Amino acid sequence: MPSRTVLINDTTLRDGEQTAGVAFTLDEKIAIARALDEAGVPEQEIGIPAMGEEEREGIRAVAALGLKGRLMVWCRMHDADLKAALSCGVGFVNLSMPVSDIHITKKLKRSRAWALAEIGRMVRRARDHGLEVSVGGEDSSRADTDFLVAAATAAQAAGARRFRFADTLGVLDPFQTRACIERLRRATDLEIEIHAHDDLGLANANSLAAVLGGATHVNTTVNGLGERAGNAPLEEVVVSLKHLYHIDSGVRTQSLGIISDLVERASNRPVAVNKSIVGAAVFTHEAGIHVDGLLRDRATYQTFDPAEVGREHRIVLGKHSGTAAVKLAYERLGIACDDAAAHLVLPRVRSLATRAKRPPTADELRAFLEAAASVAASAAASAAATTLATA
Ligand SMILES: CC(=O)SCCNC(=O)CCNC(=O)[C@H](O)C(C)(C)COP(=O)(O)OP(=O)(O)OC[C@H]1O[C@@H](n2cnc3c(N)ncnc32)[C@H](O)[C@@H]1OP(=O)(O)O
Ligand SMILES: O=C(O)CCC(=O)C(=O)O
Repeated sequence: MPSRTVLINDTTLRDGEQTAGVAFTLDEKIAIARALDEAGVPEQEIGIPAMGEEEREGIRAVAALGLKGRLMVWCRMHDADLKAALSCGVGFVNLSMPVSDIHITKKLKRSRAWALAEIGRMVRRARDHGLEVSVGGEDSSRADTDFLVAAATAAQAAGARRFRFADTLGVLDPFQTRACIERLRRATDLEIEIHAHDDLGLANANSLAAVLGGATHVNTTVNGLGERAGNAPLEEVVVSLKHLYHIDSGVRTQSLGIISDLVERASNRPVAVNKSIVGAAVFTHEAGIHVDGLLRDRATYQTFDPAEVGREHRIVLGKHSGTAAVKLAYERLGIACDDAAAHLVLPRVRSLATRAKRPPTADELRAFLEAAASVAASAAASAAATTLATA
């Protein structure tokens, strides 16, 4: 794929905070916004002005930090929301309009014609106030495609710079996502942002597919926070863009682990140990064949160098270990262990890992080796006795 620019718009402070039960303090918001900015995240959606004065104060405080990146706030396609946004000192507003029939008719009790007219009216109003505008197409994935194009066209005609394609319920697959974005790409000159949800575990894949289809921006959240199953995780999108398509999003990957830890604490949402890129165990290896391969050449079992995200490989002993890992464990303790001894130790490691569900401690390893040595000595003694008896 040719080299091109894809910009991250991180919405940890908006959709991320919409995760049920998550609420950031002002200090946490500031720390997260700063950390993302320092990591090179070029855009952040930092809140919802219509929520009230406290939320607006938080938005103003983040806006006053003088961050390098562009800041955006989220509004309904609503005069009162725009008015609230105007008092926040943020120059970029996402005006959201549901575009699926079920949302337009059942939720808003309006018509498609009303929705198109409101997009035109509200975008022009925001532009008149000097704001840059993105139109958020809520539930884009369930919208009639011709109407989706009409909504984006109306947004462009009124002066918006971006259309956000929201897979609000996370119901698309990557093939459908790419096709929808290609259709939009052909129909408008707007920036196109993908906003994917992970209900079917496809948020990152769908975001990448959107990029292949022509999306210019990707909405992400740290650790994949967000409504229900969450949004496309920042760390997954950034590392995937880099490794699959050689697209440098400008985000420093070495910062991803630290930012993940920060957001894990602030959100009080533990990150699963096997969470890709940032989980505590994703660079930990136990299986004998893998460890043996890694020790010979890391490329055998390494997707990417963990140092890229500020981490390193860890080798642990367990039920699936082989003798190469056993010998390495003793080497690290400064104890000699040859092949024969490693073969005798291995069943003890397997047994302990199964019973205790953890790797052996250094003391246990020493005890295993002593036991193995005494088994070997008595085997040698009985072999010698047999030899003498048969001589
Ligand atoms: C898919 C998404 O993530 S969209 C973002 C969702 N985020 C949030 O809802 C979090 C913040 N929300 C809030 O603080 C509140 O819901 C507020 C301040 C926005 C609104 O609060 P309330 O006025 O009490 O309304 P309430 O939340 O009960 O209902 C939502 C209202 O917005 C209307 N609405 C929903 N989406 C839109 C839209 N895009 N444009 C215009 N109106 C909309 C609904 O029809 C409903 O209208 P009604 O009050 O006339 O019946
Ligand atoms: O309308 C938008 O800006 C997107 C809102 C959103 O978070 C979603 O649809 O999931």
